[in-house]
Amino acid sequence: MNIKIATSDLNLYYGTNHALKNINLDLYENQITALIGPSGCGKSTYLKTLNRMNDLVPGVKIDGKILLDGEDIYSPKVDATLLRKKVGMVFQQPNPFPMSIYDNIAYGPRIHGIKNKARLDEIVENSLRGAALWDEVHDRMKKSALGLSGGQQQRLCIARALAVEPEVLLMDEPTSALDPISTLKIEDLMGELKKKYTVVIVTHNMQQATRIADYTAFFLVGEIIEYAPTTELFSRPKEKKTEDYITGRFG
Ligand SMILES: Nc1ncnc2c1ncn2[C@@H]1O[C@H](COP(=O)(O)OP(=O)(O)OP(=O)(O)O)[C@@H](O)[C@H]1O
Repeated sequence: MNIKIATSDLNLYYGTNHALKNINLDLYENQITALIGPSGCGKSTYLKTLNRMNDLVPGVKIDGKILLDGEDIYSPKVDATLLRKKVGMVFQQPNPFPMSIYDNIAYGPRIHGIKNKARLDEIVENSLRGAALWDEVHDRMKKSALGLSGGQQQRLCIARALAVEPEVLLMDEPTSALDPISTLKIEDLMGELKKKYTVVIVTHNMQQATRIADYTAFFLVGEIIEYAPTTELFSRPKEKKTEDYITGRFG
């Protein structure tokens, strides 16, 4: 399997808080990797290092290396905006822009210079289809995105991420604000998405990790304790701490 993102000796400090400690992790192409672990262990922080979202936090210090297709994403030559086009992100709370469904999806491509109406129409349709939302919204494209249900809004946010043709999708607890049916829809969708994208998902829900993830990394106070194919990690954990966590002894 191809390594899409290789992390080596990554450390991150928020001021004096050493939030990521010597992280080494290879993320495989066209696979879903789940990041699990108790609250505050650094899952979101690690996820955000992958598209340099932490750069925006004052007082943050990062050392080590993250290679995307072999290229160092922290090199001064890298344009963070272009990096975030390649490495898209979906957040816990659906956050559509207060504009029409169409304009939400066309927003990113427009910023990247696409003006042709037919081309934009095509991107909008393909992105909505890719996020399994087209059938529900194609006849209300000019209506506000804020009128969609929570689950639809989250699929809209996935479509918005897809519209700029990313290679990697980062998802930070994308279903934790959703009802079980919307959650299932997004989980089904992720099985489709991994055919085209490399997916990394933070989840608090261990059942969700076992349902959708090919690989799982278990984080604890800023360190990776164990990283393995999901079925192995949950059925034959090598580390006592992993076993204690997945059997509910803490967390
Ligand atoms: N913007 C920030 N500024 C300062 N400290 C931060 C910031 N974001 C996170 N931290 C700290 O970094 C550590 C890791 O937090 P992070 O949000 O990555 O954990 P998490 O595992 O994603 O937690 P949760 O599951 O609760 O979302 C915590 O000690 C947290 O307080």
